[in-house]
Amino acid sequence: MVAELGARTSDRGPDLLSCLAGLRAHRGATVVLKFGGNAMVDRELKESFARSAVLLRYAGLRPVVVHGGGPQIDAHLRRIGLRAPFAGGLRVTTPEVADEVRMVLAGQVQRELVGLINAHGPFAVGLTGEDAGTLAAVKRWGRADGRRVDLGRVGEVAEVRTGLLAALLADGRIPVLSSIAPAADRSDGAVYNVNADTAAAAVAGALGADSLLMLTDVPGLYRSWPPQGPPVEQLDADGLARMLPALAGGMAPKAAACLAALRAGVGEVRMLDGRVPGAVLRAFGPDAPGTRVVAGAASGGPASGGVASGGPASGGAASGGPVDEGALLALR
Ligand SMILES: Nc1ncnc2c1ncn2[C@@H]1O[C@H](COP(=O)(O)OP(=O)(O)O)[C@@H](O)[C@H]1O
Ligand SMILES: CC(=O)N[C@@H](CCC(=O)OP(=O)(O)O)C(=O)O
Repeated sequence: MVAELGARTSDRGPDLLSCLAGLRAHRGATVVLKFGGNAMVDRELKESFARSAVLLRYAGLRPVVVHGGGPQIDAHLRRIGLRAPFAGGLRVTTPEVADEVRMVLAGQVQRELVGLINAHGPFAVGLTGEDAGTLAAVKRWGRADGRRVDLGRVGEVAEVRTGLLAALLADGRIPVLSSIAPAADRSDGAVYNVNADTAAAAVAGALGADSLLMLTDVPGLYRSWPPQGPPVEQLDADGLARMLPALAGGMAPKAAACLAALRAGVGEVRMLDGRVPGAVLRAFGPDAPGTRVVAGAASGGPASGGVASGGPASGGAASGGPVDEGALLALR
């Protein structure tokens, strides 16, 4: 089994040894991994993502997974004949659609991720924002063509209660959170559909995460869309804020979420191509791919270096435990 895991990733995955130094430097760091539906295009990628999450855990980091599932929701709604168009990158969500979104995210996508991670040991625990009141949401209004749009039961995160997440992390588990949230005023028992980037950013901010890695289906953030050159290697929060008004589609809420995470104190955010096996590990290597967005001035670090260490609440190296290199190499 171990040999099989090694063989499967060695040709296409990153060189683990080159990532070890980066992983070592991040012992004890809380890292939120946002896995988007568009990056979950095949079984091998999902397995690679699960292995990477477990590797981070073995290396003494504290990974938290927040997942989306836009394409999976699309496919399900098509199958049952429900229409739910997007406005400004967010799905217009009737109460009926909200129930289906919850079923697909919590009942299908999350269960699969939990299973893939737990193939390597009893690490993953699935939850939604409903569990232990982890998330609470208020209605979010959309904007399209300069006009305010009623998105129905789409929520923005009003509160994150970190107690359950912190307890799971302290117990060495990997929380896998679906982006569903009850109403902050507990008004009618209904749930809100929260964009998964928004949920990941709120969770990263509330946990005081060192970094937020957003896995998506493009190599990074492009200055113009469709792209006319390579993605932006590095920019700072102010630079991202200046780009926001021109961004469209799914990148609009994603970039806004990145900015919110940085402003909440997350050390850095990376947008990574989740279609590349080993994307998460590569983020800790010497030639980290994707777009790096840092809180302070962008000139602070090497554009191609690994994930920055020492966020506002990194927890210190001591809390991470020793790096279990044997387990790391076995899992690679
Ligand atoms: N400037 C841009 N840079 C990168 N992607 C962009 C940009 N503008 C729009 N996009 C679109 O945003 C998409 C990513 O957002 P989204 O579909 O929500 O991804 P995910 O499901 O991974 O969260 C890309 O596939 C691309 O089509
Ligand atoms: C409000 C809103 O748009 N919610 C998203 C939730 C899932 C999601 O965000 O999935 P990705 O990360 O794969 O895009 C939706 O219904 O598709």
